[in-house]
Amino acid sequence: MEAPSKLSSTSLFQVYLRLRPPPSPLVTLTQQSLYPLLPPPERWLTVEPPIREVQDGMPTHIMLNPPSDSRKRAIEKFAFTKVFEEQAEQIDIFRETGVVPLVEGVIGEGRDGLLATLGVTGSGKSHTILGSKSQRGLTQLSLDLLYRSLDNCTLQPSSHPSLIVSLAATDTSESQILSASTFLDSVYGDGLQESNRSRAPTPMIDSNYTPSAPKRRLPQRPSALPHFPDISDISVPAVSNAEYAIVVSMYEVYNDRIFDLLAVPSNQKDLRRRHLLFKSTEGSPNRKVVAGLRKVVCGSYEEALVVLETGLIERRVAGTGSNSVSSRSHGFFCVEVKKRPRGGMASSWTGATLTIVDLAGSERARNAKTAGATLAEAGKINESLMYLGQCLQMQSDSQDGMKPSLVPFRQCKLTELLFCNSFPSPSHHSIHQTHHHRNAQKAIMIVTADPLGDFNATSQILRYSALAREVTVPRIPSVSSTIFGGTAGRVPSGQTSPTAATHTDEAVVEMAFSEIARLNEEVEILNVRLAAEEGRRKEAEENWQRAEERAEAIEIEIREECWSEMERRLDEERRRWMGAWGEEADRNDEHLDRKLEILSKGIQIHEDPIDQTAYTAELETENETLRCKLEALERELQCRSPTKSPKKAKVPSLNLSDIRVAAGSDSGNGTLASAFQKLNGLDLTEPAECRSLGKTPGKKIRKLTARRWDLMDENEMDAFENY
Ligand SMILES: Nc1ncnc2c1ncn2[C@@H]1O[C@H](COP(=O)(O)OP(=O)(O)OP(=O)(O)O)[C@@H](O)[C@H]1O
Repeated sequence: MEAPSKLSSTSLFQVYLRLRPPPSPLVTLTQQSLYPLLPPPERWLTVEPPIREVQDGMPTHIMLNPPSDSRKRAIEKFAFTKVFEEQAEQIDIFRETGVVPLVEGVIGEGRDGLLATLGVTGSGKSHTILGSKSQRGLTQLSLDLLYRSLDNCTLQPSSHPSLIVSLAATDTSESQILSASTFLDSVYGDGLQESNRSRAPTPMIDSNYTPSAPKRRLPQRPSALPHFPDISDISVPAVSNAEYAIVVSMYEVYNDRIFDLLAVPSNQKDLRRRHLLFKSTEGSPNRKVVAGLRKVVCGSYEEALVVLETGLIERRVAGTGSNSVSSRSHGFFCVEVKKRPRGGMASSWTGATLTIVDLAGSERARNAKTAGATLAEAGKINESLMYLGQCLQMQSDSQDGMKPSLVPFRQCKLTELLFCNSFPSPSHHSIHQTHHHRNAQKAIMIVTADPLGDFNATSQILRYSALAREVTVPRIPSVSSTIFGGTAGRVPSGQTSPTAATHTDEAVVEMAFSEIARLNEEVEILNVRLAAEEGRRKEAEENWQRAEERAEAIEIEIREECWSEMERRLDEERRRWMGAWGEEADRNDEHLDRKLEILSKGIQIHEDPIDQTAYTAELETENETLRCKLEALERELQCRSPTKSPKKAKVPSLNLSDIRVAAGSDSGNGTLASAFQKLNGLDLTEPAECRSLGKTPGKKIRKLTARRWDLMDENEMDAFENY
């Protein structure tokens, strides 16, 4: 196996391993009394002694001896930059992990720094990064180092009123920049003035988490926070002739979404948290940033601590089977160190960021005894850590420097945030602005492991985080040797298997067992993901069902509405039609009445003036003709019945003078009418006579007139009547 020093020079991360000390005797006793049947934990991890000349007196390799359960696995050996054993203190980690050079790079070189902890749940990540009631963590120690190193050069928002505005003007992440006093006042109000608060434990919020409403109580006064270990002897040089501003922001990645931890709700309506995007902005086209964060300018170490505590309260933590205060999200604490020449232009800020990450712990669903939302969270956590593992494995596999395209960091938010800015950015010149070349980020990963904890989960983490890995054949009797021993026993007598070949086979079998173990781990992770997916599918199905029911209800409602609307319109139409029909009938009746009225009034005939003499002569001729016809008819009748002399038809005598009078006088209509009546009274059955009678001018006029009435409209009738 290659020396870690050689490996780490080409890696993106320096990877350190910290072993967690066993729980206190009291905790062990309690556990034993609670679970008396549980076998005492077995230590399955051994630290290889350091090679003094090469490794600076610190161990770098560990060996995993799988516990003696039914599944026998290969012995694996892992290499790290350094290994810290159980007795290591916070100060040792701070001094020996390269946190100091990291802070130095941020202040002096303008190089971004990343410090992260990775491990199984309960292995001591939060303890390392955030400390405990009595000890400071790496975050507090880094802040302390930073503020003390920049002691005289840090600008205070209270004494530099234009500071916030000038920082906001150069900020590229669309953030809201506030001074610490403004921020804390908005969260705690007068609470900051209150004294004698007892220290609350590190945030403990149960899984039914809801962000609390303002104005809340200050969790802890800075003076009550631990001051141990002391690092007053350590400092890093600041750039002379430069002035600094320190801007703090905090966010968490929960269920693959980014949430601002400092955007504390200002009223009850704001309790729903809005997730933020990790993207390139207008001011930062070639570098992704978390856009829209709330950033707080902290003028002192104490202010920064209170802001940190405030953000931690917002972070998701829950009690699981493995840890009573388990982080359910990946927490990011960012310290931007802004720098400009002393008394320089407002817009001349440059700087670098120190990002400290407390990753959520991976865990096996079986051990964690989680369910529902917490199980789904665990699925997301394990998934993101699996992607992180893939990225880390890439760096340990690739020895020839890293190309960004080789690291599959775009698979989830966590790896994107951790790796996206790990590579140096090319300098970019645009018409409007020049984007400065950025150095590659320096990164430190502290892997925490409990040698008495869950072997499978821990070995999985170690496998992908270690800088190098070696699988060795165990010297102790193993499953493979048992198998081969058994097989050898069954070999027919006289045939012996060669020992060298058996050793090779044993190695292959052990490798296979190791692979099976790894695959089992993956299966477990996939099972958790499957459970989460199934939960989501069930939820989606329920939503779908609800949506369908709602759609059905809406359809029924709309149908009913349409139906009633149609009925209403039909009714309206029917009424309108009935009205029109009634009116029409009335009009017809009236029309008929008026016709009848006109008829009853009599027919007024306008006759053309005629030549009296000619007319009289004509009538006389006609009269004569009729008389002749009559006589002819009488004769005919007599001829038909010679015995019975027929009764002489009584022919009304048509008085010619009557006709003459009627024709001559204007008012003689009545007389003329009676003359015609007499004429009509004649029993003229002969069609010829009838035809000749029908041809009389009077009859013709009457017929024509009657037909014209039928065709007349109201106005014409009125005109006719008046006429
Ligand atoms: N080096 C250590 N020294 C003393 N106590 C420790 C150490 N490491 C961890 N512990 C204790 O172990 C418990 C669990 O540790 P911690 O909460 O840091 O685990 P974690 O890895 O952050 O878990 P999770 O991922 O669930 O948040 C805590 O009570 C902590 O005080």
